[in-house]
Amino acid sequence: MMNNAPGSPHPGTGTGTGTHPGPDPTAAVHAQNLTVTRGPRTVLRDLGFTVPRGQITGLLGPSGCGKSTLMRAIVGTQAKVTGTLDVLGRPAGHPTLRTRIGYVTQAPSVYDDLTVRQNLDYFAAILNPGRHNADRRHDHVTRAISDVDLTTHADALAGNLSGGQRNRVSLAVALLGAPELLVLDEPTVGLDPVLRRDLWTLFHDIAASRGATLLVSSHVMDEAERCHRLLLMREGQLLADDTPDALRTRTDAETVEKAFLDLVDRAKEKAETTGTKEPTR
Ligand SMILES: Nc1ncnc2c1ncn2[C@@H]1O[C@H](COP(=O)(O)OP(=O)(O)OP(=O)(O)O)[C@@H](O)[C@H]1O
Repeated sequence: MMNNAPGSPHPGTGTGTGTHPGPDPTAAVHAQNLTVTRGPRTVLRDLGFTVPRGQITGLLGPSGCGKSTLMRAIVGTQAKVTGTLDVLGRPAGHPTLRTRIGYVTQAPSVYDDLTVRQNLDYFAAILNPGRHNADRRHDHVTRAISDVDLTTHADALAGNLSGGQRNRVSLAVALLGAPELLVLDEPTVGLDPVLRRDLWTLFHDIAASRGATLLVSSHVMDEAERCHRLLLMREGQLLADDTPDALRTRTDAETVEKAFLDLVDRAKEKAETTGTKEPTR
C-alpha cells in the first residue's frame, strides 16, 4: 500500500520525481509525491516534505484539509496511498514500526469501565508482558499517568472523566512504550487554555528529554507558534514546510495565521495566473 509510486524502482528509497529534495536518512518522516485517495476523492495531492527528528512539527490547516488522513498514512493505517513515505527509515506501515510510533487519534481510545491505572496496566501488559516485567510496567504506568497530570485521577473510572481527561489517558497510553515518533491528532481540542499550555509544555519536555519526534495536528493557528517546524496544509496540498520564524519573515506577517492567509492568497493568484484549477474536493 505504501511507497508504490508508479515507476519508483526502489520502494521506500524516495527516488520519485517530486519537488522535495531526496531522502534524508536522519529524518523521522520523508514524503515524496505522496497522494491519497478516499472514495472518489484525491484528499492528499503530491506532497513532499521532511519531518526532522527530535523536534515538534505542527501540521496545521482548516478542518477537512487532510491532516488526519496524512497522519493515518504515516502510522500505516490509511489505504490507497501512493508515492514515497518513509518513517524512521522504513516504509510507512512496516511491522517493525509498530512499537516505535505512538499514535493518538481524535477520539480517545480508552476502556470506560476501567480506571485510568487499569487502562494503562492493560496496554503496558501488551507492550511488556510477563511477571518478570511487573516492576518495570508499574514504573512506566506511574510515570505516564504523572506525565499527563492525572495522578489524582488514577483510580477514577475512565468513563467518569471529562473529554479532555480521557484524551490525556490516550496520550498516556501512547507514551508508555517511549516511542521515537509521537503522532498526535488534535490533542488539545476542547481543552481549556491552562491545560493546553501544560500539554504543550509536556510535548516540549518529551522532545527535549527523550529526543522524541512529535507530529501534532491542530486547526488553531496560535498553536503554530509553539512548534519548531510547521507543515501548513490547505485542500490536500502543502502550502509551506518551514519554521514559524521563517514563515513570518517570508510573508512579512506578524503571526503564523496572517502568514497562512497570505500563502492562501498567493496560491489562488498563482492558480488564476497559470490557469490551474483549485484542487477538486
Ligand atoms: N472515510 C472517508 N471516505 C471518503 N472521504 C473521506 C473519508 N474520511 C474523510 N474523508 C475526506 O477526506 C478529506 C480529509 O479529511 P481529514 O479527516 O483528513 O481532514 P482533517 O484536516 O483531519 O479535518 P479535521 O480537522 O476536521 O479533523 C475531507 O474532505 C473528508 O471529507
